Amino acid sequence: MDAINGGSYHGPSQMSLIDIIFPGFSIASASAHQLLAGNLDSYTRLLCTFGMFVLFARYAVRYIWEISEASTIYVSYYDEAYDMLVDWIADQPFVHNAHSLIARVRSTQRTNNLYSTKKKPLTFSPWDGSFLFWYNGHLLVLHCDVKEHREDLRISSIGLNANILKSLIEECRENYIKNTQRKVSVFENREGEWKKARLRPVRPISTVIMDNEVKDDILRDVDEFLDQDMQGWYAERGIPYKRGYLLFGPPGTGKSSFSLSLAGKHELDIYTLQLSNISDTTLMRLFAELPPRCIVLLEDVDTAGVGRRDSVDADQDNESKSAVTLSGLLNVLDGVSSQEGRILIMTTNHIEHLDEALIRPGRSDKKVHFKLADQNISTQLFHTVFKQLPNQKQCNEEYDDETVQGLARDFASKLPEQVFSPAEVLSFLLERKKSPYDAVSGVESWVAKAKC
Ligand SMILES: Nc1ncnc2c1ncn2[C@@H]1O[C@H](COP(=O)(O)OP(=O)(O)OP(=O)(O)O)[C@@H](O)[C@H]1O
Repeated sequence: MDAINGGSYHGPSQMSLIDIIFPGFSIASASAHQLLAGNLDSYTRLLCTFGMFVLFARYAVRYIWEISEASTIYVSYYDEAYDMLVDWIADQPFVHNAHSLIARVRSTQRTNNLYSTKKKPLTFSPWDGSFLFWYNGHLLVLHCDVKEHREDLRISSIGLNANILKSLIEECRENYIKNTQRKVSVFENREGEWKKARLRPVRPISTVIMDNEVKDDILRDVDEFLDQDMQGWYAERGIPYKRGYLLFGPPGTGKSSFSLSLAGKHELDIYTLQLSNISDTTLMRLFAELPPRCIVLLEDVDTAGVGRRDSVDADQDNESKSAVTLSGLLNVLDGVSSQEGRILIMTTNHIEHLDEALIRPGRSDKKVHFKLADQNISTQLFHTVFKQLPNQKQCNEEYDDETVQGLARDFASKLPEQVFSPAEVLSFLLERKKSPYDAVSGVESWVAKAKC
């Protein structure tokens, strides 16, 4: 018969209720009772004394903490300092002793070699509670305050001098910068606030294939705009220090890839927005919170309901709508907030659907046409896939650069001009990446099939 059926179960005792308020009380009092009664051997007595010491020391530290003056640093969930601190905490030994943890699958962003780690590695962080830890000889407390979808962090130290807290955050910042080198941080809108959504590896701009003259022109323009003397130059003339680009062309021609590469080249963060699911008010707030020197990427602006003025006149009661209106967008683009070094990139597949007001100079200073693959683009794509890189022998066949150049020209001559997007051509080539000869011999039948 088990204990319950046998009647030896008495329900929650008075002792266990006290335990809820003072964890460990019943054990401590039982040990104290045994000690005082003197009916323990010396080893058990030592153990009991030590246990009681640890228990009381815990309460004493908390008590001292509560009555003493403390310095605190608050870190908001929506600030990048949160990412810095969370990354640092994940590698600290005190995490192993934390009583309340959140488990997360460590994103591949922080794993340089995808094959060197186990599948879906986990990372643990303290969650919803207070945690004591030592930092450079100082005892600190990390408080994790969970509210709905977010968690704000606080770190406190005894005493009114916050220097130790500042140096901890500074160390987190340095670690974070080291870990995010050669990566582009992409921020997105989360409930009306910017939040870092992912890290993308930097893609060299040379791998985005387009007309060389067009590419050089826009790269030169961006270089000049970001030159360190330029901010003063704009300020002296009273011109808002911002630049806008409109990238237009069919899907799969490299507009997004180019934007990311540009961010990587200039070590800028990208702030990306879907205009179709935010209001004018949210858009205004998000633009006001942009940091200086960044890229704002508005993708597919034509699909966001901010097309031509004549087609949206009926929708001007924007506050009741969830999508941004044309006038709302024009207001933030012209607004005085967030002008310090802001590069705006708008992309569209249909420039003809956009209102003149949106694409006039000042809002779109340069319009860049991303075209379907012509002979030149196809040749370069072929070369990108099959060129032999030093120390890299991933192909079965041996061929030198000259052979690849010749095959590339052959390949491009068999493709019709401006029918396929670079994305389609690249996809075809990647399927045959083991042999450039297969790519050349298979292209005509692929074209014939694709045209049907
Ligand atoms: N010009 C190009 N050079 C190199 N790669 C390209 C080019 N165009 C497209 N690609 C490849 O095709 C894929 C899709 O490209 P991307 O998303 O940049 O196109 P997009 O023009 O932004 O398309 P959409 O208009 O649908 O957003 C990417 O993986 C990219 O590597």
